[in-house]
Amino acid sequence: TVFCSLLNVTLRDWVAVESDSSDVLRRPDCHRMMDMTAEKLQAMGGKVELVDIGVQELPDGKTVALPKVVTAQFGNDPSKQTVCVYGHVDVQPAKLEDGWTTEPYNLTDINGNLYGRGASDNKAPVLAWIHTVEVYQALSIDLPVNVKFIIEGMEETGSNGLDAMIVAQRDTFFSDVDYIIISDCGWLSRRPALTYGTRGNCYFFAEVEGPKQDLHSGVYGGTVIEPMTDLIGILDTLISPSGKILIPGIREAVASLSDEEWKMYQDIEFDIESFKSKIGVSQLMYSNKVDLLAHRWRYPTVTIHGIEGGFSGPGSKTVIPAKVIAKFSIRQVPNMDPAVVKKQVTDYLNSVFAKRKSPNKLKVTMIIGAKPWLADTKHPLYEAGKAAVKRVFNVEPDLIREGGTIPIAKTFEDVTGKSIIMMPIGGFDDGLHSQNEKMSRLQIKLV
Ligand SMILES: CC(C)C[C@H](N)C(=O)NCC(=O)O
Repeated sequence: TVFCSLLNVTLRDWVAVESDSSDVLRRPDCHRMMDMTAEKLQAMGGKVELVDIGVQELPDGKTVALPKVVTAQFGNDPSKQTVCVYGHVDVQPAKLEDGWTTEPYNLTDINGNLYGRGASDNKAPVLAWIHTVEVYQALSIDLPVNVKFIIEGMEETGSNGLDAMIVAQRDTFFSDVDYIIISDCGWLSRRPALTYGTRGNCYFFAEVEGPKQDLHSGVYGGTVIEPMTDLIGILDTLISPSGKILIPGIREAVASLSDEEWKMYQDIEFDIESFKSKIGVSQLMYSNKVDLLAHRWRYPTVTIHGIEGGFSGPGSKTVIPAKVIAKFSIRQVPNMDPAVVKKQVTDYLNSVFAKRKSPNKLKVTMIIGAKPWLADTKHPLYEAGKAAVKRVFNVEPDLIREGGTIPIAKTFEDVTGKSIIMMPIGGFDDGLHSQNEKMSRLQIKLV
């Protein structure tokens, strides 16, 4: 009961903040979100710091302050283990007109589902951990471990500035941390899960610039080599219709699927028909479970997200856009390396573009270079995780990987030398980054 009432109040307040880290105009909301997080932890008696991590450089050369990182500590008993919980309170963009059935920033409870942007990714999971500490306090029970929090506000756009902060605090904040827990992911099905891998993400802008301004397509069409035509032409060379990445060197770097992995995937509960119906498609890239899971989790993929500068509003503007910028990303996996991917993609697009003999200018930039992360499921942390899931849900968890990216996971491990466990709290159908994102009360045992 304590948990339920606390969560309801604060999750609503948190979801009400449009802490969209991808939009610099929303940066004041991101700062407010970090302040609210710090205030919450301070009110609970934590030793809290708001750590300044500097500025973000924008494509036009201007800079904007990054949201501060919140660190907090509850207990410093040297005879206890210290667990550090990582999470984020920034979100992806959301607008009612994108097709939401409720206001994205007004938490709405419909049949036990709490709808709102960031409800699952990652505000409720962060609060679940905060409230765990709060429940111990409310019931005057000593925490069995020291608990630290590190909560950031730039995860959705690559955790800008956080790597340097972790390096700087390796011998201070992180010196007594034994384990790191992350709940920024979801179950695969209705069965609880533990996550042991995430894909990395290399996010690119490809800009093609031509005439000095937009032109009338009737007056100038047929005379000008159009930037949009060039851009679509080069984008079409990234991936084949059957999902084969065409950039030389990418597929060669991927670790091969072992027999043991194949067997693990085979044993995982995953219903292809309900997956298809959940996302509303009649056909998938692959028709068997192992191929689908493998391509969701441990093979790279290319996604084209959108084109800035092209006409995209309602109506029928007849324009030749002078400058267009494609946004695409490559989810990468062991043993790919973002620095190598950057070179492979840039060289490839430049060579494809050169063959077009276009007078337009192409500029390729990689704005996120987040590494993949993979844990050893034989580590005692995973034994503890399995026991915890068994105790709460009375079933063995699935051991799964995540196709999405938690940019900081690999850095945590490399810099601090500590092990990580990912314990998903979100459900399989929470709609992260999509319309009608939700967190189910059932998922957090609030029924
Ligand atoms: C399911 C992901 C790991 C959740 C995470 N918060 C996220 O969305 N990261 C950014 C991404 O694009 O994967």
